[in-house]
Amino acid sequence: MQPVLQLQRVTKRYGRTVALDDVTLSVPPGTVCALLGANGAGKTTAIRSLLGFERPDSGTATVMGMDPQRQPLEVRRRVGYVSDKPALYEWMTVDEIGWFTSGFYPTGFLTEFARIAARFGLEGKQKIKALSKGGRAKVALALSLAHKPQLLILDEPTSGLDPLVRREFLESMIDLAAEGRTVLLSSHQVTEVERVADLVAILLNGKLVCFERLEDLKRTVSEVVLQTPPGWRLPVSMPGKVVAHVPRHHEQLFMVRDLDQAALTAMSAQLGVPAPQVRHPSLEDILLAMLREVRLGGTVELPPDPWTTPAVAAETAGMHR
Ligand SMILES: Nc1ncnc2c1ncn2[C@@H]1O[C@H](COP(=O)(O)OP(=O)(O)OP(=O)(O)O)[C@@H](O)[C@H]1O
Repeated sequence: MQPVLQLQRVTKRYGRTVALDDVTLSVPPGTVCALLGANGAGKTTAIRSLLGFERPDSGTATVMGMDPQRQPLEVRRRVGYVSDKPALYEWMTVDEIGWFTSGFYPTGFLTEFARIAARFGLEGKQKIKALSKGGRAKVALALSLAHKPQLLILDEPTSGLDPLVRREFLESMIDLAAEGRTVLLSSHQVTEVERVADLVAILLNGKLVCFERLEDLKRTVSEVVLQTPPGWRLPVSMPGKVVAHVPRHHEQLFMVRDLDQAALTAMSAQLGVPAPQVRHPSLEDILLAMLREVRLGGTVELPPDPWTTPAVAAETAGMHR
């Protein structure tokens, strides 16, 4: 099955800044993919490359098999997009902006826009300039959804929304995916995104360090906390693949993939340290450990990337529904 969006070895530089560094990912239909990373990690650049607003220095971006540089209008017609700073005509009312935008899309847009706006509690006669930040975010979302796009790309869509609307909005992403549509969601609200994402892509300093099914990531990664004496310097050879290692004053925190628990117990006995605490971390814990490791000058290892294999991508289409 053809991926809905694909980046193949995409590199984008702004002067000396490498915003995207050889990024490859491929998202199948019917999937909610979370795009995570620190400020400046390259999330918006990835999104803008997919929409044809940025031209990669090398590599290719594809949306539904189309090159957004060559077919920008066809791509944008099939994609709903909300930027992190949505631009709206301030002097229009909610109804007017719906009516105005409907002129760019086939019939049915206005009815769907009115339905979504009502669900978000927006009043048609209200002027955009009189709306709160959250109200504006709701208008931008309603506009992006009203043409029932096959792909919805959202850059920090929930900032400014109150907790209830945020929750309802994110849960509606699951419904969209169940209908076979695809959602690419860039966000810093990791805990909330964790509730809805099928796939997780993590960018660190422009590099894609993780791209896999969220449930696989959470199932295979363990957090290990080793109590160690202050000033501990000995290198520890974890029985498993270390994704991130964060030394603290009295302890060493490791995120380990495919941990061998028995070997860990034997190792701690050999080191003469108390039995380590082991648990399955949340997505936020994993992300924070990766960010801390990078801040400490370390590197985060790239886990296996099953998504470049077309057979696996096809097998996963419409999963978890
Ligand atoms: N037009 C531009 N000119 C120069 N540098 C840019 C430009 N756009 C992005 N950058 C730089 O590229 C890097 C990636 O930026 P990008 O906006 O893609 O990150 P991000 O992950 O979306 O960040 P945030 O979470 O803060 O929105 C940053 O270092 C940023 O300063």
